[in-house]
Amino acid sequence: KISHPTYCSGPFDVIVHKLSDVIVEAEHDSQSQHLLANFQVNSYVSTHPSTILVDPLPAMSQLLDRFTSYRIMSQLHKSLRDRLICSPPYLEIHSVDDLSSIQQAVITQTLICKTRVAHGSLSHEMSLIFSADSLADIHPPCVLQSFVNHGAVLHKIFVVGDRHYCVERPSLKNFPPGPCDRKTIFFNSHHVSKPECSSDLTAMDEQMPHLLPPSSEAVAALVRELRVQLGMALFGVDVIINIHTHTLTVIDINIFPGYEGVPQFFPSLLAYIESLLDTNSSADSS
Ligand SMILES: Nc1ncnc2c1ncn2[C@@H]1O[C@H](COP(=O)(O)OP(=O)(O)OP(=O)(O)O)[C@@H](O)[C@H]1O
Ligand SMILES: [Mg+2]
Repeated sequence: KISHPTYCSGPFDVIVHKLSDVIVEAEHDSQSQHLLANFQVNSYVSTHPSTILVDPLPAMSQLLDRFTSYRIMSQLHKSLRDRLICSPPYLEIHSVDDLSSIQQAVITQTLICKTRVAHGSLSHEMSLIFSADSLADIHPPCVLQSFVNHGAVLHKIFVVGDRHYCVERPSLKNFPPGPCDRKTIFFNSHHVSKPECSSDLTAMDEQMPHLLPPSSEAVAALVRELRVQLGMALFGVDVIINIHTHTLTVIDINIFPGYEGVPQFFPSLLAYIESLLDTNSSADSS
């Protein structure tokens, strides 16, 4: 039975939710706190253990905090034991006090600054930092991640249970390596990597040979590992190819978009839910 909990009180076999907005808002909004507490404490799932929740809230919360999700990302090259899959080095900046301890030596390359909160409209406001002086432009808590030149092509991977899909999107252009006295560039990530978007930041200055997309085996291995590490069935992974090393570089892990974002994945979502129901009913009958 597939239904909408607002209009129906059950019984439910599977609950697919989109509580990511509510979890982020609960940080400062009492109504969202109440809704979330109600969902967790009076949880239908806790009183109906055979109901499957896709995905559990603690698992989803990992993707709302870049400190947590980037720690998981940074372990990938170790767990996958594949020297061609990695994620860029990064620093967690908890407060302005952390900045004073970052020595000039750290700024040996361009850095991309992203908010700690990874979901909601403010989370897409980012900046490119080209020198130690420009660290004054950042607003902790945030992460400072090494910028990797990748020829302005982003590969977005959407994971739906056992299946995944890869789409190409525009991305930030290459920047000259090393620190320089260029001013900080502030941008909104959704203005650079949405389909059809065009921006000065994504237009390549030089001719760039088109790099091969990531191999399907590498993507499948990456998705398998992340499903285990995250304990999730629905999520997105942003991947770029380093133009120098050709390494598959994971730059971000995302909450799965809403139905409006990717209606083409809805049949796969339904197929995944059906597979869960099949597993549940065979467990019941055995
Ligand atoms: N380490 C990096 N090196 C090079 N470019 C990067 C890096 N990290 C991010 N980018 C660029 O910035 C864009 C936004 O990054 P990111 O995916 O972290 O933001 P987001 O707000 O989560 O976006 P979305 O919601 O689309 O996933 C990427 O699509 C890519 O163009
Ligand atoms: Mg992202």
